[in-house]
Amino acid sequence: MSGRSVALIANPTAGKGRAAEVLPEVQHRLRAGGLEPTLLTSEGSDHAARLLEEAAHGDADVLAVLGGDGMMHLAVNACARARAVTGRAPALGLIPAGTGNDLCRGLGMDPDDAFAATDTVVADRRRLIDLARVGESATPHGSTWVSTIVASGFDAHANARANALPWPRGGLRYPLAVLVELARFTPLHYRLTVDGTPRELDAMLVAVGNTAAYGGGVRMCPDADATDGLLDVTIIHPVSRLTLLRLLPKTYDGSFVTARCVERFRAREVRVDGDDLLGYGDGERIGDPPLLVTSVPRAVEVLVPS
Ligand SMILES: Nc1ncnc2c1ncn2[C@@H]1O[C@H](COP(=O)(O)OP(=O)(O)OP(=O)(O)O)[C@@H](O)[C@H]1O
Repeated sequence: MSGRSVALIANPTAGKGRAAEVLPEVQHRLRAGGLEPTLLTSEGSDHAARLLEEAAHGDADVLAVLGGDGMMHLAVNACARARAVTGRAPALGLIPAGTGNDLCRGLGMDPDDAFAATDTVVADRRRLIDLARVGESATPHGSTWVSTIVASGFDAHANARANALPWPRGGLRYPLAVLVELARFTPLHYRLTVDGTPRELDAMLVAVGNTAAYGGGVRMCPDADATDGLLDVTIIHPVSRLTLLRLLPKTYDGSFVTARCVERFRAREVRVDGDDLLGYGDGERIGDPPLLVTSVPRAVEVLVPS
């Protein structure tokens, strides 16, 4: 295990500067664990995407990413594409330091502990996980890969609002956006195709999950398992604003699923279309519906805690 080469790509601005604070100790732990990290620091979105793309096609054995879910999304996409095209990509080390950290949460890591995650990189326990591929095209280049949840309804509208809010910048952004969005929201008309079977319905949201959480700990697909080759779909059927407001705190521990308005099932492929839907995945805008979401088993290799 000693001497493994690690490309460490850090977004120092992640988590309002938290990543920059923890970076020296992260490097120290990697070296103390016998690894040889080569640090590259991103300077902006395009630069981050370029660094991650190059690292995904490079020689490093491990690509360690220090940042938030935005950085993880870019890293996962770079590695999934490299793996799909060349059959090889570095194993991904996920070191959370953002505001959401939902991919780490969904893989059973402590989303607030960058040092424990660094120790996980050193321990080198590898696992191939599924990803949700989003796109009508099955070619690796024509798709976006999502590691957490694909959102299109109330959740996506709240995500759009959160991204547009000038304040606050931290983890309170999503709950605040949810409350603002709730005031104007009415159910949306969905046209779904679930494993080939069409279905029309009105709903507050249809969340298609590869892992459990989005929005900084909202466990909308609480039983999602990134190694089962399936998508976990959660539908919240039309309810009053008051009922939705009451359910919201229960989304953080997943206990909302017992409510009558909640329907859940698993599927390999879900086509999501409808009126006034927005497409979000891993908290990022991924294009307008229709969204063809397919579970792709063993799409990327990650380092996970024991
Ligand atoms: N040096 C930088 N300055 C500004 N933006 C950057 C920089 N490096 C990367 N980025 C961009 O910032 C986006 C968000 O960063 P990141 O996900 O790391 O942290 P966050 O926004 O604090 O956390 P979260 O995504 O969990 O809310 C990334 O998707 C990336 O495109």
